[in-house]
Amino acid sequence: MAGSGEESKKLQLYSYWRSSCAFRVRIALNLKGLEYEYKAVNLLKGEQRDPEYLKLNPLGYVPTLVNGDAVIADSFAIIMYLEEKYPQRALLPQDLQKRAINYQNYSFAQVLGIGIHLANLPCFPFLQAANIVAANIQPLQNLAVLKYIQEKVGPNETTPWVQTHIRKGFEALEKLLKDYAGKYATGDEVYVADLFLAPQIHAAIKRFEIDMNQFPTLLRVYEAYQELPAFQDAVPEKQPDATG
Ligand SMILES: N[C@@H](CCC(=O)N[C@@H](CS)C(=O)NCC(=O)O)C(=O)O
Repeated sequence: MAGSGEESKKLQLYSYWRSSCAFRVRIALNLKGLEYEYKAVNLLKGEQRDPEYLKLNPLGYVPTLVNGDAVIADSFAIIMYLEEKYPQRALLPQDLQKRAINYQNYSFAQVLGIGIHLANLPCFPFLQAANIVAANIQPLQNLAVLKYIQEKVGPNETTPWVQTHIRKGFEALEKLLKDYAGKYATGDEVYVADLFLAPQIHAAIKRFEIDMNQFPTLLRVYEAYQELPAFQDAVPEKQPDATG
């Protein structure tokens, strides 16, 4: 029966310690105070392509959230699911008009299949910032993409490739957020944009050697995340499957 036992079972998060997409969801779970069982999927060993795992996540990616009979296989969808189901510690602004503008921006970009053109849209940044990370930076640094570049272009080409796309995305984010940022990306409250920015900046610094001094707004909000336990408990290095 759909939904049976959902409330009595612990949430399960299929995750990989270094996955920035899973990192977003770990922050959301921590902010909302939700306990979960950590199910490690080793991306380097190809466990994301295991037939049993593909039944949960047909694209073979992490994260996947399982809540009883509910299976959600995309970080953004998971965060929106958590937001609806567990409204405590809201991740979107309460003002419905602001939310509507957020969704308008997000769906417009999705329909066109492109990143959002900053100049053409109402400049409301919550989902716009999340979408720049989710659509225009992270997919270009995915393991499958890097493996392809390594094999087809050359073994030393992956880092410059990732750096180029992180810098391009961060330049857009810097312009977008400089007028909105407060202590955090879109003001003095943590919202969904922060859940996407923190893992991407973390990866930029720790893995891809990006000099964040070029991006003062992003650097400032990243420093503010260092004080938040929900963010710090979610960092890759603290996960049970972390290796290095
Ligand atoms: N849109 C998906 C993207 C998921 C994704 O790209 N996950 C990466 C880790 S951050 C992955 O599992 N990569 C495995 C691979 O490339 O084989 C989401 O936001 O959850």
